[in-house]
Amino acid sequence: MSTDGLITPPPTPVGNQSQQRTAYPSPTSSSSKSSSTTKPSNTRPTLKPSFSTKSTSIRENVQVMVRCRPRSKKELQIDEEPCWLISPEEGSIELARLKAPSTISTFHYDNVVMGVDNEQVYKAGILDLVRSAMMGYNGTVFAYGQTASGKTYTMDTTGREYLLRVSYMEIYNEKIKDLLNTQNTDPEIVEDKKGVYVRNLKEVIVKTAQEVMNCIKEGEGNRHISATDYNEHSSRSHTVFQFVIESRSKGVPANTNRGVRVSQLNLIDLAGSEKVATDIERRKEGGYINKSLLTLGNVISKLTSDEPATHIPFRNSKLTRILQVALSGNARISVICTINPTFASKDESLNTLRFAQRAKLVKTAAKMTRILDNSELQNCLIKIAELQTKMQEKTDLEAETRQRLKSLLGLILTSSKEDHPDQLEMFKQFSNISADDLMKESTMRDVVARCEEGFSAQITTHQKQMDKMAQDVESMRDMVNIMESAHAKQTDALSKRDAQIEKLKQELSASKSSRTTKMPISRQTKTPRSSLHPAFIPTMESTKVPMSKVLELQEHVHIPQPPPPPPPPPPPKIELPKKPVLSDTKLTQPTVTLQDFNPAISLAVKHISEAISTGLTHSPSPQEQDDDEVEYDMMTSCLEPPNQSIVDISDAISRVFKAVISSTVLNQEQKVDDSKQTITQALKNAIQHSTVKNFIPIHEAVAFIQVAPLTEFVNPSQLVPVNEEPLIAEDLSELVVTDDELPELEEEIVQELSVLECPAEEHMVQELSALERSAAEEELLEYTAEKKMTEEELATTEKKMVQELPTAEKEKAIISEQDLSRQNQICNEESDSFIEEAYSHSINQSSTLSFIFNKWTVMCFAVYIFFQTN
Ligand SMILES: Nc1ncnc2c1ncn2[C@@H]1O[C@H](COP(=O)(O)OP(=O)(O)OP(=O)(O)O)[C@@H](O)[C@H]1O
Repeated sequence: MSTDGLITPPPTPVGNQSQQRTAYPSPTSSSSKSSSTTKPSNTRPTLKPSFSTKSTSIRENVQVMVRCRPRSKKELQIDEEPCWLISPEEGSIELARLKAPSTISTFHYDNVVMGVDNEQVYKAGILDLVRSAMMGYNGTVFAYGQTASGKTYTMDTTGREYLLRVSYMEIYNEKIKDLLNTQNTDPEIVEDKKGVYVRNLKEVIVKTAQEVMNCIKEGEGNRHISATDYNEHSSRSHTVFQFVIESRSKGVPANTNRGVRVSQLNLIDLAGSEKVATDIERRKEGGYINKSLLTLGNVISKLTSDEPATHIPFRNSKLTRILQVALSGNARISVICTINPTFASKDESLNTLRFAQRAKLVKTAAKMTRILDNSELQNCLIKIAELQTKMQEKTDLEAETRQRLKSLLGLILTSSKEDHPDQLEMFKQFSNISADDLMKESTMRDVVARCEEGFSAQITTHQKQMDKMAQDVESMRDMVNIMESAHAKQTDALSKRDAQIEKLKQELSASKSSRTTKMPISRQTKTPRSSLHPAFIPTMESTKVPMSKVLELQEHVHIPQPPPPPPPPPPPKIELPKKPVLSDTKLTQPTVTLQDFNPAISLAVKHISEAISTGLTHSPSPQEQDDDEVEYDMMTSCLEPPNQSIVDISDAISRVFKAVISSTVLNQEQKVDDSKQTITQALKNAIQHSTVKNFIPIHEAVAFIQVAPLTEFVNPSQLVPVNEEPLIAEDLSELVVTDDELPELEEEIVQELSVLECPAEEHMVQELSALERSAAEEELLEYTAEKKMTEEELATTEKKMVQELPTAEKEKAIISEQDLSRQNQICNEESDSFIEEAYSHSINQSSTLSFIFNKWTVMCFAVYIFFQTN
């Protein structure tokens, strides 16, 4: 036994105490000394066995514990002596230093504790109550005692784990205040079939001890606490911390109310009874406190009275009204009475102890409360069931998500391998991540971010590719449009060109026919239209030079090199092809030269002159024929000895032309002028000295020459290329004109023909006309001069003869002279007429000849261009 908690050894474990306490002392009578040693007459029921679930009612007395706190520092400083001797093992407490015999001796209670440890208080006085409350029995624990005796200290630290809802209220000056919601001004005490309870209190569902402690702490903060004369932090109100416990057996379906038990556990911290305080406010508070405590005492007295109470004044105070259910018996009650340890509080402590004695006499019969209607627990259970279902769904969803994520990562990895090797490393790290890791928020966020990054990169790449393809398509569209436009233009140009070619061909044909009609009819039927070999004529109608044509061309490749085109007036600019094809194929006739022709020409002129001057009577002597044999042979037998007929003369002239033309064809055009000069002179002489008036055969001969084919003058087989290199297939293939090139070539040829033909022809005709005119005028002048000279000589001779004649004869002569003059005049007129006729024939012939030259030149040039272009 110890007199002071501070010096008292640690108390015996509560468990031991409980086991030792098989019997309780009867409420000690203040008048019975022996009560101090008397064991309680009523046997307390064994809590654990008797609190089985089979029990529906627990009949017992209020459990009473007395706790004496240690002396405070202040009490120690003033050396306050301990007042009580406490024996936890005995469960007794007795007043120390009894100076005289007193009615107060020893008190016995269910538990008497001391010290600072609340654990033993809990285990000794509250544990069973809480257990029974958890099983569905109401329980009330309240601390009773003098101010500053340790009630709050005891109740505050009894925290245990409860799964329930709590409320916290205080009764301050007989007003109920919600400590968990100070804004709640409407809590009131009501009584219905559930019993007496406070309505509209805020209830907080708690799942852990910490949550309970948080609620207690919050309520304590709102509680009325003031410094009093006795306690710096004196509670100025009664507080009720209420647990509402709903429970039921496991395995009961959540949607039924079967087996649901509801119980309350009230932890009541009463305000301390106190003497009159000096402070008015404290005094007023103390009045309410004392009154309520007095009412509590009265209620307990009534409940413990031997006489049946007709009226129990529960309604006299809010405190007893709230405790009505518990005090009425349907609750197990545990009262913890606290006392101050010192003599200064001895009287108050004695009052407390007496109260504890009375309280101990209160009998209770707590009943297990079952409810069948809707309860908070039921709602919670339903919610819990719903939550469990949702949890299951979430779990399933998570599992599915994991699986999808794995598959997605697999796809990404595969895709990255194929399309984006550079992103492969980024995703590789995910391949080893477990599904659980994937479900972690941070990992998931990382994975999703990487995936988004990868997808974004892929989308960007694809977008770029699509943009590029769109650009390509756009540019291709533009190209197609341009090509279509160009094609349309080409088609249009081609059609125009075709029409132009057709027109030109028609004009050309008309021009040719008109020229042909101008020629003597007798020769038109004999001679071909063209002087060129047909193979050398570019066919306008053909769209392509066939290979057979090329091979044929190869056979006739002995074509003489065309003479360069004469400069047309006005000078048409003719751009020669840059790639000459036959430029190296300079053709020549090695066996025949112009020098060889000159003797023949001279001989022919000689024959013509002789034939004309001798009046078509001369025939060459056999010697002359032998002398000329070599030349005849060299002319390839073109020249035959002239006959006495005019046909022979014309034939001779034609052969001369043949020689000249041959020399022209042989690209020796530099000699053409000389030859022309010679021919012109020969003709002049023939005309001058001939008495023949009919020159038609000569004209026919000239016409024959004009239209005679080239092959009649030059045998192509005698012509070979200068370089003596035959054309090879590659060269020949270059002669082939494709379909695409032909229109352009045709157009060029037609244009060049049109440029060259008319102006050049006209120019040359004009030039030749001027030349012939001047030649004719010179001849005429010469002729006139000679004639004049002859006439003068004749006149002189006649004069001499007349002077030598007799007079009669002179007169005749004079008459004859007159006649002669007249005859001369007639002769002159005839001569003039003849000259005019000859001149006109000469002009016509010159024009025709010039046309022949020009025509050949143009055609050769056309052929030249044709081959050069290809
Ligand atoms: N068992 C104990 N061990 C140590 N100190 C204690 C004990 N009981 C109480 N005290 C201290 O005593 C003082 C008063 O305690 P408490 O405030 O609990 O008394 P009270 O009975 O609640 O007073 P009131 O009625 O005025 O509120 C406090 O300082 C408290 O810490």
